[in-house]
Amino acid sequence: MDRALDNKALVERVIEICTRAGEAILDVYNSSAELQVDTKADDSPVTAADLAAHKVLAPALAQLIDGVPVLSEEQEMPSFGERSQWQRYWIVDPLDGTKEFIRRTGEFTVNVALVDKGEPVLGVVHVPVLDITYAGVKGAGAFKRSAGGEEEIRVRPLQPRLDAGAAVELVASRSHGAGAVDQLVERIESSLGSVACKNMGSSLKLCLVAEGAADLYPRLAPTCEWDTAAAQAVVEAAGGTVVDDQFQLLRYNTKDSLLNPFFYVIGDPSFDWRELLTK
Ligand SMILES: Nc1ncnc2c1ncn2[C@@H]1O[C@H](COP(=O)(O)O)[C@@H](OP(=O)(O)O)[C@H]1O
Ligand SMILES: [Mg+2]
Repeated sequence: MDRALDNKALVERVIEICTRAGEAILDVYNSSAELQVDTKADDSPVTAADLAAHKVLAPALAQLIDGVPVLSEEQEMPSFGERSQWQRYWIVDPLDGTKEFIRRTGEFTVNVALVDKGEPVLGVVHVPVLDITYAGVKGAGAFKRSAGGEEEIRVRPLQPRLDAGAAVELVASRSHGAGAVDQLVERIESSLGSVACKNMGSSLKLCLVAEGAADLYPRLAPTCEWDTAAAQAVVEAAGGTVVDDQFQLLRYNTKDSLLNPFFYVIGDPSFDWRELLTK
């Protein structure tokens, strides 16, 4: 692959690869055969669709930029000793929202990020059922593409909405961390006013913040680095931020464990969330 491939060309190649992975997922989703669900060592579900998407993504990404390796949820994990030598790598969740895939809600995504020195600098999140793709590149903005066309996306300011009496709009998981989110909702309600909370599966939640359709995604339950990197790149390119409960930016490949800390996806970084979120 051409070393001089610019970001625009690179993001198009990644979108094309994610779209093919999405087609492999839809082949399983739309098949009349009964879906077999296996359980992985960490107790999470895996299906033929996760593996089919991985088989499209891993070899294609490995060829995109010379010397840039691939870390996918559906592969044997390299040791931290090996990973810590990587300056840049592709991090991949072939099917995020496997539980939603099994429940047939459509809320599942293909996720690919390029991480450079711990920072997700390019991200693509593809939603196969809707045929929608979100993409973001550090310093170059973010966009959403669908059959209807392409639009630049941007996070939205919060204070004018509060001044107009609008509810603070949260997105949260369907399956994880509900109790802690309920407590946070109570705190926000007593300090900022009404809150509307929408539950959804997968990295789509980060994308809703990126496109200015939600103000905050609190993730007060475990995730792995492949669940967040691509959508974090989209959020950051759209002007938002993703921080842990100490208000430090979420970073990648810094430790042996691939588990993320609990985190918050914030649409308006100029709004002072710190006191409410670090209580
Ligand atoms: N105990 C746990 N440890 C690590 N990650 C977990 C986890 N429980 C759930 N997750 C992650 O949360 C993701 C689902 O999030 P959500 O509830 O927002 O849809 C899962 O993605 P996968 O579907 O790719 O396995 C999984 O990676
Ligand atoms: Mg996942």
